[in-house]
Amino acid sequence: MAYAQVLSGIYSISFSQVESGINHKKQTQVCMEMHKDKYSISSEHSTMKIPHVLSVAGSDSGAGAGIQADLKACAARGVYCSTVITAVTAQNTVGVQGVDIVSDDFVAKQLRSVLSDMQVDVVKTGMLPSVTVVNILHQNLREFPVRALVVDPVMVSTSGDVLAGPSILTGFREELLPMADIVTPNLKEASALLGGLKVETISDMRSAAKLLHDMGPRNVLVKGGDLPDSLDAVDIFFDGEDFYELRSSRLKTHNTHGTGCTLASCIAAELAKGSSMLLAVKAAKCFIETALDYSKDIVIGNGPQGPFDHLLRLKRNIRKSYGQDRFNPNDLFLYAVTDSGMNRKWDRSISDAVKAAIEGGATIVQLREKDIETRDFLEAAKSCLEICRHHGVPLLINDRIDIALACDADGVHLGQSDMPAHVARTLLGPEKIIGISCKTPEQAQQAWTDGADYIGCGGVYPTNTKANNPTLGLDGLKSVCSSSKLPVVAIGGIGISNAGPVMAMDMPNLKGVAVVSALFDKECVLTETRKLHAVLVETAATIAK
Ligand SMILES: Cc1ncc(COP(=O)(O)OP(=O)(O)O)c(N)n1
Ligand SMILES: Cc1ncsc1CCOP(=O)(O)O
Ligand SMILES: [Mg+2]
Repeated sequence: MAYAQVLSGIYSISFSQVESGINHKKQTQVCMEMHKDKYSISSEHSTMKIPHVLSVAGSDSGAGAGIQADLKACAARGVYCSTVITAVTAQNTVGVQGVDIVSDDFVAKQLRSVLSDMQVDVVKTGMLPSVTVVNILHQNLREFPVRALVVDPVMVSTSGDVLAGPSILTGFREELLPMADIVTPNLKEASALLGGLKVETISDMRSAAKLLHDMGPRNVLVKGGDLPDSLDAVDIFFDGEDFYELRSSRLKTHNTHGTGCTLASCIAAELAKGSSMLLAVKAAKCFIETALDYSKDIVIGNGPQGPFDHLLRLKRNIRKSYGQDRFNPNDLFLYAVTDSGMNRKWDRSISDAVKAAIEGGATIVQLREKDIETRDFLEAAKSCLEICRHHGVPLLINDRIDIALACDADGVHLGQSDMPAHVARTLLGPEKIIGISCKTPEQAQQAWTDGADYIGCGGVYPTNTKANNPTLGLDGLKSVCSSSKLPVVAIGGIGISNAGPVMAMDMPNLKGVAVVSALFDKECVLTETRKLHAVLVETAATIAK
């Protein structure tokens, strides 16, 4: 808190001084004064360390790749990013029109400024235009060691323009790769690093990964984006012992400029947050896939390869996956839980029902499909996910971790007799949402220990939707809420007539109601959801008065 306040203090003072015409030197002094303040305040009140990536790379005026991509990728992943600019390129979606290389001395100066002061966790390299810059980086990293070094051996831009000459190869081989925790070449870069060896197939990629690993990096990711179009996008990850074939389906989009820089930055960001290497690589791939999918139709520039949008999360208002705010407890406000029997009875598809619920105001959706075939469940989940992503509404899967993983849903909801939450967490990774049904304070405590994100508490009122489910009443709900460290959503027999009294209990961590029949055992899901939403809004407004 103190840290944020101090930072905003620095910014507001320097901006207002600029506006009032105070010269640069004076402005710097003011900032330094504030920095002094920062140290005194932060040493007394704040110990919050923000994960920090330093990007050493070239600037891309089109902002799709290079330093600009690195800044956006780190911002999207919730990580601070400082920058050392090695070259300034004039480029756009057509190609690279010019390159102005920053002097070696000035690269050295920038490196020292950041590394000597700013507690960098991970260094990520992109365009390194000369062997001397590689030497300088090498020396600086010896003097100021960091937790990890991610080397993206940029040599040629996606438009085919050369960004570093062949002389750089010696620098990579002799100085950077032996220090690197991971190197992330594409097929052409892997081939160049290996003296022109043919790297054209998945089998070549494996051999290349092994040979590159022999040069010293702890891990190698050979990116197969340039494999023939008919194939899935396959990357080969090699950690010195095992090979992993990381596949993702190939998206039809021209907006791929900057994917290499972004992938390496995301890996760096995840490492800075403390992730293991394999999880960092997987999370980075998942981010790229989501961002490319989200950006597939955007139009920026007239050239053949456009940039994509790293900050989709902010625009889609998605708390989905990235960093600390991947789950927002307020999403539990109006929690729609599907039931295939009910939707069948009213002759509508699961996805039509979900769409109507979201349009009516549902803030999170759970697919609770107890009696459909796995294949049908997966198909329904995929179409619902598309709808939910479009609206920025998280989609959870009831009981079925396999379905959640297969469609990359936002998480799961599990009961006391389903898979234990800590096992689910291991399978799903840190970024997915996990909800657990709890009827007692002990279960709520265990859910917290196991790494759940929220608990569902009920049945609050009698219900026909779930057989043999004991009713807790408002008292039972209150007792669980009082002892739960996690946010709570109330479930069971809740609808328009009684949602008000549930929320009016005004327990701080009771964030909303989860409902099945009140929405889906009705002719018009849209109307019923709107009505329930209105009740919840009205109750919240009354409580706030
Ligand atoms: C939000 C929410 N809370 C509780 C439940 C019930 O889950 P569970 O106890 O596993 O029972 P089933 O739904 O699987 O019958 C829920 N689904 N959602
Ligand atoms: C799944 C579940 N878990 C506890 S009660 C319940 C059923 C809720 O359904 P409804 O909202 O129709 O009462
Ligand atoms: Mg269950």
